[in-house]
Amino acid sequence: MAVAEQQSLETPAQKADARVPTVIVDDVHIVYKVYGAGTGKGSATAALGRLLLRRGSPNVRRVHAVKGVTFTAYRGEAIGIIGSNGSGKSTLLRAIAGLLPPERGRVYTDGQPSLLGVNAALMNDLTGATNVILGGLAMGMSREEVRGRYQGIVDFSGINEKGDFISLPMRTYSSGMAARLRFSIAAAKNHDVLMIDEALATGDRAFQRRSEERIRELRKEAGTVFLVSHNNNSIRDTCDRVVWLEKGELLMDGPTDEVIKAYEKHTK
Ligand SMILES: Nc1ncnc2c1ncn2[C@@H]1O[C@H](COP(=O)(O)OP(=O)(O)OP(=O)(O)O)[C@@H](O)[C@H]1O
Repeated sequence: MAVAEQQSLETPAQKADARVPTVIVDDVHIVYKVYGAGTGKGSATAALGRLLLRRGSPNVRRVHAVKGVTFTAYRGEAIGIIGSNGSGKSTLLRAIAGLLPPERGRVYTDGQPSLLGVNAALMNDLTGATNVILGGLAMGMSREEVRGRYQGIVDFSGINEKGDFISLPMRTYSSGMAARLRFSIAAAKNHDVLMIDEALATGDRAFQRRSEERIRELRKEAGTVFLVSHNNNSIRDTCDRVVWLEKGELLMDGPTDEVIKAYEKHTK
């Protein structure tokens, strides 16, 4: 793999202060195929007819969401991903997490990437408390670890600030409360590569501050953090590098201030 080759070419002196790559995105293209789009010929009879005549579906539309994106992320970096609606940010994160196969190109990762989206799956009919326990176990913590961290996770989420909500089913939570609990569960563990999709936008200011602080800690613990957000201040406060996508293409990749300044100029 590319990472191993790169490291073996370095002299010992270079190695000492070498940056360790954690994610290599190499000319990645992601294409969604949307079936039954457009013409309204989606009936079962029409599908059966196509099967019998061995003809392909006439109405498959291809959405080329990520177009030839290339960059390398290093250990200890927090990278913001910005761009207008539909520019391919979430798609790129899902590809890094291994949830979407690239049509072309490769993603190499060192360690297990964890994607924390606002849609991360928690069980709506179970209580917040049970979800904390199941979430911890699903992330590979032992029962003792989960028990030890339980109160910290609940306190971090702030779910119980206005009453005993943690013992109620998740379906009774507002979307903001649910997103806070998801972030708190995922952030309780040190991740090799943690990807956060808009989680910070959902909490109130106090929760955002706690989350930003936790992201800084996660970086210190030698992981790599990706943060997709429309909130430029959150990105400024947490990331030292920003990747800017537009229409699926990488428009700019560099220090946070430079890229955000260019992006703000572009969006004005
Ligand atoms: N499941 C899907 N099937 C088909 N097309 C999709 C799917 N998900 C996303 N797309 C399309 O891919 C493109 C990129 O979408 P994506 O959600 O990655 O953008 P984004 O930058 O995260 O947007 P936003 O800022 O609005 O969340 C858009 O054109 C979108 O319509």
